[in-house]
Amino acid sequence: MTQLKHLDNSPPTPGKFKMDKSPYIHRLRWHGSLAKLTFWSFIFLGLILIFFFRSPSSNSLPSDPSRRSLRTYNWGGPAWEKRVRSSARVRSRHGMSVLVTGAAGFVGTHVSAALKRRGDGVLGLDCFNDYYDPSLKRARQALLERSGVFIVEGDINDSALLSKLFEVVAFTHVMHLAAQAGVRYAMENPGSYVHSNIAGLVNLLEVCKNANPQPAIVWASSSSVYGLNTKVPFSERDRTDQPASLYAATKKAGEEIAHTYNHIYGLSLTGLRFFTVYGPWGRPDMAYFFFTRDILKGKTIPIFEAANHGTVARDFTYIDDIVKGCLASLDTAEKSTGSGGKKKGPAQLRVFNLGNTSPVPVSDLVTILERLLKVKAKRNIMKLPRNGDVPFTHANISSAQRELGYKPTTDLQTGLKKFVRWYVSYYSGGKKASG
Ligand SMILES: O=C(O)[C@H]1O[C@H](OP(=O)(O)OP(=O)(O)OC[C@H]2O[C@@H](n3ccc(=O)[nH]c3=O)[C@H](O)[C@@H]2O)[C@H](O)[C@@H](O)[C@@H]1O
Repeated sequence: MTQLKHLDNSPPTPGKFKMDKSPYIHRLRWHGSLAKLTFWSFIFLGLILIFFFRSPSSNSLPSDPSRRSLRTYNWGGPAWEKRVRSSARVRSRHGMSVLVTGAAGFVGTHVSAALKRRGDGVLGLDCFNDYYDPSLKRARQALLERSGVFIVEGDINDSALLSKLFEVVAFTHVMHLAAQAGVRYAMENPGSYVHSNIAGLVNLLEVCKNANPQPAIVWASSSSVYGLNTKVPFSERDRTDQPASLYAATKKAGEEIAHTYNHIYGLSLTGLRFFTVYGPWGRPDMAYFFFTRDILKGKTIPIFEAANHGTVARDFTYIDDIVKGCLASLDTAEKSTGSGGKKKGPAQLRVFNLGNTSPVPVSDLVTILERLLKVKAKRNIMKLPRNGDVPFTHANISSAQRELGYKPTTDLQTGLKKFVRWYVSYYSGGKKASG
């Protein structure tokens, strides 16, 4: 009870207290002190009780300093555990039980829905932060809830929560998609990238390595790890030691961290380098999304060009193709070999490009949007700012083709048509979460 020490007037070694010799005064003082002590003890106990009653699970208290930045989420209790179990229950014969982190995110929502559709058990986890409009995340959550996927609200940095989830469900797989995304925002808020993409990843892997059985993990890396690499198309064997943004650097760090956990603990790990994923329910911070919004509003859109009027291009990849790649990665993931934090033998470690293999200049993307929206864009062509963007990306997908049977089938024109249809219905329908 160190907090009470400064309220306690009694001397540390009573026998040596010689200033006041009168037993009467001494008794009075002693009684006074006892009354004060009792009074403050009640206040202190009261505060503790209020604290506990306000948070349904004592496990979610941010007690250690590394967790102080975490928001307090409500989790725990028998009803909560029942929902967790029911959502993660496998309903098909050879199904898996998957924890999907970032389930209210763009890719997370689509992957969770696809897994649930084929009978796998799915439990979502998401912190619902406000990097972009949280109401879109809530609408995705509502969509998933209707198909029986429960999303637990919490941070991947919360080890008590993660451990609890593994205590309640023996997940066979983790689809780790929770991350701080976006290339340019890393200059504004570098700490959020370290928090989610490095500290959060390590925390998740720590819990996975201690789980018994250990799950197999598939996680989202990024095409941005190729950075200033100029050899095209980008192959998994190419150099990735020249990241152009802190975002890219944290994803690259993630790949090295994955290697370590595979090497020491026998965790089965598959990293997926996504190439500019787009589609319905997408991320409003991405160019195709805010270009659509701004073209419709009649606002000027900045279109970047490389040095000497060079083209800036992206290997835009449609969400359904990415989902197929994610599911194939889960299906081909071998079991982790360790248990209880100990490695028992070598485990699988993979990295795949998931792209479309046909880069499109950003100016062509805008032309397609103009045609679909039937509105002429106000273009402001400007030099690619030094903010982490790279001039082009282009995936070599032969490895994913060979090992996952991955074969993208949606071109940008077709994919954007589906996106625009969703965008118009979502934003004109009072943001109703319609599919
Ligand atoms: O492939 C990836 O790994 C990455 O893809 C996207 O990053 P990015 O390709 O930069 O996607 P956008 O931010 O949507 O930009 C698309 C293109 O539009 C260009 N752009 C962006 C913004 C703008 O105002 N004007 C503009 O011309 C960019 O230079 C880029 O060529 C995602 O935002 C990242 O989270 C993801 O990891």
